[in-house]
Amino acid sequence: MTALKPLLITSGEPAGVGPEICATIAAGSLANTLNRPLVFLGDQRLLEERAQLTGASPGWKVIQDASQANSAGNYLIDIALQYPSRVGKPDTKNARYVLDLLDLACDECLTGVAAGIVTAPIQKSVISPLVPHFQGHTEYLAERCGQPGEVVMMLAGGGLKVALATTHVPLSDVPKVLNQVDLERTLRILLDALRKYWGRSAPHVLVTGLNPHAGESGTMGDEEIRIITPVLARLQAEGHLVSGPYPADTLFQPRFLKNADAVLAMYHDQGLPVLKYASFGEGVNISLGLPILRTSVDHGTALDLAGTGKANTGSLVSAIECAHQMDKHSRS
Ligand SMILES: NC(=O)C1=CN([C@@H]2O[C@H](COP(=O)(O)OP(=O)(O)OC[C@H]3O[C@@H](n4cnc5c(N)ncnc54)[C@H](O)[C@@H]3O)[C@@H](O)[C@H]2O)C=CC1
Ligand SMILES: NCC(=O)COP(=O)(O)O
Repeated sequence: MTALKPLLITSGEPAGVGPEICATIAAGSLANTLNRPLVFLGDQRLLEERAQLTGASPGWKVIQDASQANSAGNYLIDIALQYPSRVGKPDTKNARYVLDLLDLACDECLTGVAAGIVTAPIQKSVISPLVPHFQGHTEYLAERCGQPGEVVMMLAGGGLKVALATTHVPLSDVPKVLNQVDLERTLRILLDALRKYWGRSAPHVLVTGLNPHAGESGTMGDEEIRIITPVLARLQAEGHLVSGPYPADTLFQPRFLKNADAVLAMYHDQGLPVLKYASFGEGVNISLGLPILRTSVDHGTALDLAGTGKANTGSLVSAIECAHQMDKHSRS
């Protein structure tokens, strides 16, 4: 049987836990369990040094490009650091290195060599001097794919899927950036993805309000009346199962969630604390609406744990498994 296309795993911020959780996974049997090539991207010496600190012995074959990963197993594309990296001390001098990993992975997916990207965490503040207004992988990959702004961040874990109407914007800007056009596009991307990757023929999405008590009939904010309700009405008129806006503080109850496929929250800290409470360490961050498949961990660089061997690999394993399943599902 022909091997599945490889998944590319970017090892992320060199000072964080990314390199060691990648090396730990490459020391295990996940690639063989999935029967798929897993190609790790990063500086070979760095990853193997971090592996030593944590007691892992990654068994990878070093290759030049992903097309050489033609059978199940672990592979490494060695991309040199620009500057020596110290555990727990991110340095802007390695920002280009971090982006090189992403650029290569993205391009290998766009050309069809690889099935998808799984990203270990990056330190966003390190990239900002090189890429002004850098927000994260999600927005960066959308730009690289030639569709800036046309992407949705969704986290999945603990039986929940929570997508976001806005991502990494200051809280004070959320009401300014929320608008009907973007919200409608976000919902359409989310509905399409639930059909394409999770096989939901008629996905049901619950949508939160922005304000306390979903605005309390306009007395505590009017974004529900001006922006959210008209968008929901348009989609409902087309037959889509979207409902809301619901007060976010009481929406996340089993009796409301049991018939829903996903929740759309209006901003980062409205939706993600619930998700992370339910599943931190096993959750997956998924970029929807891109021409490539991309999943990621639910955690950050954990600089306090880097090099200690205490970082949990659960979320990276979940992200790899999720990308594997999404790829298989979208092809079936
Ligand atoms: N996908 C990505 O690239 C993400 C990147 N980040 C970035 O990471 C940096 C640090 O963010 P923080 O808010 O401090 O969040 P963080 O997730 O790095 O750390 C929060 C807490 O969770 C713990 N933790 C994180 N990962 C863990 C793991 N694998 N095992 C056990 N414990 C773990 C940390 O030790 C810390 O106590 C920031 O620059 C942020 O932007 C944050 C989230 C996702
Ligand atoms: N809170 C999620 C997060 O920070 C991950 O962002 P991204 O790098 O996946 O865009």
